[in-house]
Amino acid sequence: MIELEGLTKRFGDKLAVDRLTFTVRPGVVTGFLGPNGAGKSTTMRMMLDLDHPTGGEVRIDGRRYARLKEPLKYIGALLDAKAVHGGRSAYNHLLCLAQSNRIPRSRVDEVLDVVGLSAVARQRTKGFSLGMGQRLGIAAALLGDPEILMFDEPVNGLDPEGIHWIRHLMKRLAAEGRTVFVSSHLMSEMALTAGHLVVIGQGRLLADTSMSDFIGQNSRSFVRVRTPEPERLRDVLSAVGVSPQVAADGSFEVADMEAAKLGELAAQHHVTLHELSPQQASLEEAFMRMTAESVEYHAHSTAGLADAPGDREGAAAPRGLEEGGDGGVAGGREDGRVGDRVGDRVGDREGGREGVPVWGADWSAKRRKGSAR
Ligand SMILES: Nc1ncnc2c1ncn2[C@@H]1O[C@H](COP(=O)(O)OP(=O)(O)OP(=O)(O)O)[C@@H](O)[C@H]1O
Repeated sequence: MIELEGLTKRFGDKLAVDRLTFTVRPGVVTGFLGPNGAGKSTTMRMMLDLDHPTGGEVRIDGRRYARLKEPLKYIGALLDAKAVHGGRSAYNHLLCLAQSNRIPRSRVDEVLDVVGLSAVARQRTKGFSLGMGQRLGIAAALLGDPEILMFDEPVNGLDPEGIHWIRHLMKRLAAEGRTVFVSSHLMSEMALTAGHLVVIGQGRLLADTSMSDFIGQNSRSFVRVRTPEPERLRDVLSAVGVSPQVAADGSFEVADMEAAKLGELAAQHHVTLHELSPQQASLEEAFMRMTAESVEYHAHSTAGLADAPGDREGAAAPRGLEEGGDGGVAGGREDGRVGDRVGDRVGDREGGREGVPVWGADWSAKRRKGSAR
């Protein structure tokens, strides 16, 4: 179980995480949703003691992360699949983590097998594809057979087979009674995987609900009607107490009547229809409505590409444009704690330039120097 209480993180003027209080429970995949820049990664980093909270606290099975003696046995995480020492083989990467957490060597082979990397285990990770890197990161997370697993955007950049595999893995881990916490900015993805949802926007909690409640409350169904005689159709509908909403393209959205009944009514009054189609508002739309006010980067037009978010002063480069990324595969630190202090983003040291992509090349150079192995 992961418990957050009033968790807060400020980077200079930027309030990235704002008094978050919620509990992630075992036995179910909990989706952690929010638009870009909502504070998901920062929250996860604080859960793993990679960023220090400005206020509040996180407890992993009742204890602070820093107090866990062999952390990989309690919590495994995939934060950034690129945060692996490229000169090491997949096997050696996992072996280092295993040794620092007193995990038997045999477990390395087991997890390599689970993630399907046994055949390439002796290859240097430098040549790994994104998908292979994700699998290696997941292997590291599974190494200590932890009860709690955390994945930050695990399907990013994966091919359909990889996405399918990760979805099933997460569900299986939850079915085994583990706590599985997974972030995404795609509601459609979470709808397929998660049983519970935590939604944040601009660092604040917007929803903490079961997926079925979210679907029940947000999947609006209606009938789309297109007619060359909108005034007449409106009169016909209002005579039976129905008032349609007018969509941006001029079509009507009728929520209180079935399509067949609506068609019959129009026919009775000789109103021509060009479209009559039942619609189901997508969960993605519901999520976008919920977070609309807290979206940090709005696309205004495609004309001004030079004004893309990354060009704004002080704005973080959107995911994918960042050079480094923001964390570490489970146990990027030699002691098996997730990530690496050296790799913390510059801005984490208060007063650093906000949103600067930070460690990338610098980090790997330091790691190379530091590792004589
Ligand atoms: N090290 C840092 N220094 C300064 N600002 C930061 C730092 N890390 C995050 N931020 C800012 O905090 C906010 C939350 O960022 P965070 O990466 O946690 O969001 P996110 O929900 O994970 O976004 P995404 O889906 O784009 O990964 C953003 O405005 C970001 O610019």
